[in-house]
Amino acid sequence: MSNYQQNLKEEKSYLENITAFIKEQLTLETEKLARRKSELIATRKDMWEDTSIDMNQYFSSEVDQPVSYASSLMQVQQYKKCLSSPYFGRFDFREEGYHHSEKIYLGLTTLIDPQTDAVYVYDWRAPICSIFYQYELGQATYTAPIGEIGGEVCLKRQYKIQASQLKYFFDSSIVIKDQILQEILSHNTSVKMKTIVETIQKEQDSIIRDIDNELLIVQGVAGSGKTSIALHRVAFLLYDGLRSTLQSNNLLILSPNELFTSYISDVLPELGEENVEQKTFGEIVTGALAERFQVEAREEQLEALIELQHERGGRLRRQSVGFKGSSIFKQLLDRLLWHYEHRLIPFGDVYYAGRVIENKHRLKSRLLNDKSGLPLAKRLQRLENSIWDKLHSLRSQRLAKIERIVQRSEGHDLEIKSFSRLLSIKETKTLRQYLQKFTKVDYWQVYTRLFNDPKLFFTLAQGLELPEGIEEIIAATEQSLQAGKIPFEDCAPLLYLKFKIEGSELFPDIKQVVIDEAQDYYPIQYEIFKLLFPEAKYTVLGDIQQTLEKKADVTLYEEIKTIFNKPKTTKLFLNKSYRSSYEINQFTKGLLDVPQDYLSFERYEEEPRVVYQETRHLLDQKIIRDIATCQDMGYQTVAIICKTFREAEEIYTRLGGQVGVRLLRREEGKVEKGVMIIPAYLAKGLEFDVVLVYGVNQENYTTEFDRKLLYISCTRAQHRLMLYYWGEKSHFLP
Ligand SMILES: Nc1ncnc2c1ncn2[C@@H]1O[C@H](COP(=O)(O)OP(=O)(O)OP(=O)(O)O)[C@@H](O)[C@H]1O
Repeated sequence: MSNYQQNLKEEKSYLENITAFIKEQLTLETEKLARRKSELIATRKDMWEDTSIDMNQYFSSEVDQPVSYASSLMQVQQYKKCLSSPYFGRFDFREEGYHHSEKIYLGLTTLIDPQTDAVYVYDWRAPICSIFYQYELGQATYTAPIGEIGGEVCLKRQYKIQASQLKYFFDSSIVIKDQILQEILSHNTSVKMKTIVETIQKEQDSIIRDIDNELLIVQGVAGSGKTSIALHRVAFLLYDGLRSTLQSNNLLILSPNELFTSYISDVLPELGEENVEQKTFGEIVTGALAERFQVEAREEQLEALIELQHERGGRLRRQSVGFKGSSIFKQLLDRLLWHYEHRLIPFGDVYYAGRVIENKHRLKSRLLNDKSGLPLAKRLQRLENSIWDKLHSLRSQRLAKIERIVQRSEGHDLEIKSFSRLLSIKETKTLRQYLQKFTKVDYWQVYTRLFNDPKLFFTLAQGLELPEGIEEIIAATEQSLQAGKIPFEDCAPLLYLKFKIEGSELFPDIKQVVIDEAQDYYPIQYEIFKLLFPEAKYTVLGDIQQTLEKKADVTLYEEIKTIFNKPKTTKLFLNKSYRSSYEINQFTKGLLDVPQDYLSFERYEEEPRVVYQETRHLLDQKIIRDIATCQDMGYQTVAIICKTFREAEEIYTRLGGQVGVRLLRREEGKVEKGVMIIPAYLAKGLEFDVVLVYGVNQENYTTEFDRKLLYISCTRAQHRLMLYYWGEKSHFLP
């Protein structure tokens, strides 16, 4: 028997044993589950029917039983999941000081024999499994809970197992054989993001498993796996085997929009973890401001910025957006807060029962000397409380005095005591209103003051670098704030002031925050994250080349470092792209203004095509034919990417009747098989088998902002990329 056949025999037999073990465990757990279910039902029934039941006992079983039921259910689900493919890799490791090597099989979840404690399969997140991702054959080390362990990797093997059958396996001498990656990446894209555990690359693994850093910044080119890494990292952090285990409610993912949230929603459950909370910045804004104000959505802002690029108003707005998001504006807001606290609070003397009980200067000095570190609103509340405390002892004297006055006066129908009490309540109410003129602070009034009073604005802004057209920006902001709908660029400053003034204990449990598409946030938004999650560790992933309206470079990451100010910080780069074919990557690289030093995973397909038609009508017809061809070729997700939502709607109206297309919207959309129309800014982070970029005419794609939109659109394609124009072709294209 050849070596291979001997290995095959052994591997088949190992798989059979594992499959038999899983089936056995599945039967046991299913029986346990059924028993736990009936116990749970019986306890609940007793509760209603048996009045003599001991309630303490009832409540303790009411807590324990659902927990054991849920854990059984989870076990059953895990066994079911790993039955079809229990592992995907193996390496043989001979630990230093030992003669024999141990076979380590890796899968999505640990398989352990409850009787013997033998580990048949290790969870890919187990410390020892890092060897599989990090090392070739030869010397290797990993960090176990007891410290560094060294040894030798004697074999590395990968498997394809489907429906409990071994399809093939091969030994790899290099880190992870590209063969499997080739196969995975040549498939059609899926409508939901997939896991990548089988083929995580060395540099990706280092990011996923990092537990040393409090701020981990990743700059990665389009398609380098940032989002995949972010989600696998979350699963890693949730892994039981880690010393500092986190619960799913300790993590938060900040995602760019709801469409993206839905796109990535399967990854964690597939990795056997509960989904963690995901929020968009827009949701944080709505949660904090929408009760009081109508707020503009980020997408509405982007539409306006793209549409009005060539108009003076549009240019001014872009200046305003950049300025209000900057660290300079944050400094201005800090100065405004200082000024408000030191100069603008309208303190007054407090009179009660005809005498001054607090003098305004003393009140102010008490506020300014309050070293509690509490936010302003809470310090003012403490001040007010202290005034009420002082009044408390004087209240009964005052009531007695009122009673004497009432007794002497005429013209009241009520009994003296009740009438006096009523007068006292009224007096207290008036006093409260008076006190609250200076003990209540409203972030909205503080913010609008900046724009209502340009003189104050310029006094506070002394020494700060202001944008061109600042007077117009001030006037336009004043107007738009009064108009009833708050522009998106004013939401972050308002939130900043609100949280600074009132405090921000909205997310007390969050210990790890993952920020995807990091390039799209402004420094002031990072300041808000810092206020919201002060104790958290951060993973920040972005791609400077995919920045939209703002001019961004890697200095953004330096700003993020300064803002979070974490002692343990690191910045890593990913420069290999996996999503698109080699040809598409070469094409998209050429769209950028600076030479890009990024590598493409070598998967060869058709060259992208730039297609000219004389008229829009002919272009529509051509697109319809191309869609049909792509679908005949078996591609399942086809996206027509446009510059704006308005353009997407127009095309949808024109093509909708002739070919089955869906218009993707931020709030309700989700990626599905078929043809979709979507604006570029919403397609961020997503991917499709085929991308058709609509209307790449010179007039449509001419500015730097347009260039970024074009770049984002093209980098969404996995297999085919086609760009269509009439008239003159955009100068960004070859
Ligand atoms: N190690 C890997 N094994 C298999 N597939 C991978 C790997 N890394 C990335 N991919 C695939 O590459 C594609 C791009 O990954 P992902 O969306 O995470 O990248 P990204 O850097 O967030 O991209 P972008 O910034 O362009 O949105 C996905 O289809 C993902 O499954």
